Amino acid sequence: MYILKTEASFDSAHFLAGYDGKCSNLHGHRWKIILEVQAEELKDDIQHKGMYVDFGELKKDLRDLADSMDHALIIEKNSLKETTLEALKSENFRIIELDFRPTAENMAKYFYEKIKKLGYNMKAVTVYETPVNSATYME
Ligand SMILES: Nc1nc2c(c(=O)[nH]1)N=C([C@H](O)[C@H](O)COP(=O)(O)OP(=O)(O)OP(=O)(O)O)CN2
Ligand SMILES: [Zn+2]
Repeated sequence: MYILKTEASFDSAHFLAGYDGKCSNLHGHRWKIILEVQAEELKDDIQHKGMYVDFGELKKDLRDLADSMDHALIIEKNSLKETTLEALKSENFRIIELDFRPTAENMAKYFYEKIKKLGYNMKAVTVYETPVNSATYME
């Protein structure tokens, strides 16, 4: 089995609605996503000979996903008052509303599923919220 790993980062803000502690406050992270894909066999065409996938392609797909979350306020749907949300949107802030609480665990699963849809044979996605805290999702 071959395992390929790449990573990308983005900077965004979030808060944990309903959480009893400092993370219920709006705060930012440099989120790091580590993607691992796997393959039993390598390709044989001249361009990809000896590769599962070109790191350049893999890195770009992960980079695009990271960029889609960059410099945003990531919120769980219905966790802000409608008036607050409208006020933030009226300032043209970039808001990303998710169906789940934006914890490292949920974000890892979310990224895993997004990348899987691109056709990769997935192993795991790890999300670092801080340099020492990470969560990994795998099936
Ligand atoms: N299992 C999880 N626990 C927590 C998550 C999470 O995603 N999964 N998230 C948070 C907060 O978002 C917080 O940003 C990270 O927590 P914490 O390490 O407590 O924060 P700091 O980096 O500021 O650590 P200090 O050592 O207090 O400076 C909370 N828990
Ligand atoms: Zn946090």
